[in-house]
Amino acid sequence: MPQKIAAGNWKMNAPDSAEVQKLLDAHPAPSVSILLCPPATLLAQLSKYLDGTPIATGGQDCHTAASGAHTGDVSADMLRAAGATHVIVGHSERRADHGETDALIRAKAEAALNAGLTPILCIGETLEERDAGQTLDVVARQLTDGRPETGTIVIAYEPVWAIGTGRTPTTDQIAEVHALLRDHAPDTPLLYGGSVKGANAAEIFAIPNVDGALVGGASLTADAFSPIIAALEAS
Ligand SMILES: O=C[C@H](O)COP(=O)(O)O
Repeated sequence: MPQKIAAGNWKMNAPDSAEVQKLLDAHPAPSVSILLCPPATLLAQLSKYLDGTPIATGGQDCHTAASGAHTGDVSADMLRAAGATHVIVGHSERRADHGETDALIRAKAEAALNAGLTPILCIGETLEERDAGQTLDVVARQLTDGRPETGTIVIAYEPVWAIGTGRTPTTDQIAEVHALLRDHAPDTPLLYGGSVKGANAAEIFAIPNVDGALVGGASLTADAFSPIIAALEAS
């Protein structure tokens, strides 16, 4: 049975540290894995704060190289040194904003594995691709081309049109994609991401082959993230 994971992606936001303490107080002994992915500048500080607690930390992206002349970038080794256990790769916001290709994302995931991190590989279709009936082809291609050949990873299915929009796919639509992912990755934790809230978390976690969530906006406060964690624990 794959690990259950509630992962928060803070994106370019910096919640008050009181929110982190409130989350810790609400989940002193969680039965699922909890992960917070802050901006790179906060990672070392947050990892230190969470040291010895059940909450782990992750990066939001990494370079393919371990070091070198790459202005503005952060390597997987640096994330690891700052306390991270995971790193998100291939988030749709990076695919869109930085033109990241599946080949580049795969190299990032391999760099993460080489550094001892678990990559969280994000895949998902745009609205145009869904409307054109291409969803399964797109996610299968992103998985095949973006996934390292060996190594433990986490996969996050995030339909681009559901991210930060308040729109979520139907349970059947999520189930269809996650069934395909399970066929390709039998033992890999499969997360759903895109407008996950306390109000819809239980319904999403009841879908076969959904092992958790990659949460954006609702991970920024303990009041919003805690019910999602509780729903995953109850699933
Ligand atoms: O990485 C997280 C996803 O992009 C989901 O973001 P959201 O929960 O704000 O829709």
